[in-house]
Amino acid sequence: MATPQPLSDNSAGAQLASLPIINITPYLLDDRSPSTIVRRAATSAAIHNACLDFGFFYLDISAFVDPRETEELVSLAREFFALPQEEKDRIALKNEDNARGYAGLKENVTNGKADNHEGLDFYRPVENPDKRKPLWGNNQWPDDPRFKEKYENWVVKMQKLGLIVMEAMAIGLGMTPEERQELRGLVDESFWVMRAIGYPPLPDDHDGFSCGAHKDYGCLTFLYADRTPNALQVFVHPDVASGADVSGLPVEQGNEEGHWITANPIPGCVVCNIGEMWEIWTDGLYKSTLHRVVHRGSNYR
Ligand SMILES: O=C(O)CCC(=O)C(=O)O
Ligand SMILES: [Fe+2]
Repeated sequence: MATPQPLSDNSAGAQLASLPIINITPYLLDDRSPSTIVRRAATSAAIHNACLDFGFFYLDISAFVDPRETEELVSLAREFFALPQEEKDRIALKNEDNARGYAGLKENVTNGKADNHEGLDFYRPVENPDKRKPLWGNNQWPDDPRFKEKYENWVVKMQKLGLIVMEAMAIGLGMTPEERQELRGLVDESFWVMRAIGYPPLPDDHDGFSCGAHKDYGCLTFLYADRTPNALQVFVHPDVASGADVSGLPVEQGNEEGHWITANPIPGCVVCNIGEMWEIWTDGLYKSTLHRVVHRGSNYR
């Protein structure tokens, strides 16, 4: 299998501090041979270092996911976002529990500014749904029946991947088998969120970003993006980014020192980042990291 390579990056030098690429394959193998155990330990060590340095890494899942599946998911989302506004609004968040369904362009606000994206949000189904209660409604699916079927399959797959990555992380942290078991008990019935997000190009006069700087609040995020370069940016601290030329990247207004680096999509990989749950669990050893999207290209991402 070819080694994944970053797509072309025209922000000169940003690769000097690029996120590590970690292959999950050793954890997919069903054998306990010494060589597999050694490979697993190397994967876990790489994840541990990535969580210490970045809170972000590329996860090569090419042995786990057929690229035709992700292509299909992207096409289905694109087809939905290309529908007339009235049709999209038929499954608007406000028709349900204000959390599940379609959020129109600029409806989402981060740091007080409208995000230049639209989205479809799905959450783990709940018992006795009641849309008057926050988050307690039903998921609202687009009319195309393939959407629900394919996205539900994807959620199952990502939940499996989540448990695999959690196990790899637990080993990277040197947890005992009992501690690993306890951690698994915390996440094996986890609450999940699935978001499909569509970004038109950011207008020059837009006061804000495609998606403003934020940390994810959950446990793990797997982010699959189309091939558009120069959109996702990750905030790295000076000791990690030293020597990086991040010319052209705006600096976050805030009191944390550091730089934004671009995380371009890599074929066969998802971007994985840890959310604030991990920061809390590890008492701040693993930091959940600021990231944002600045998509100024000409295409719909
Ligand atoms: O679209 C992206 O690349 C990032 C989206 C994101 O950070 C999020 O939904 O939490
Ligand atoms: Fe995020």
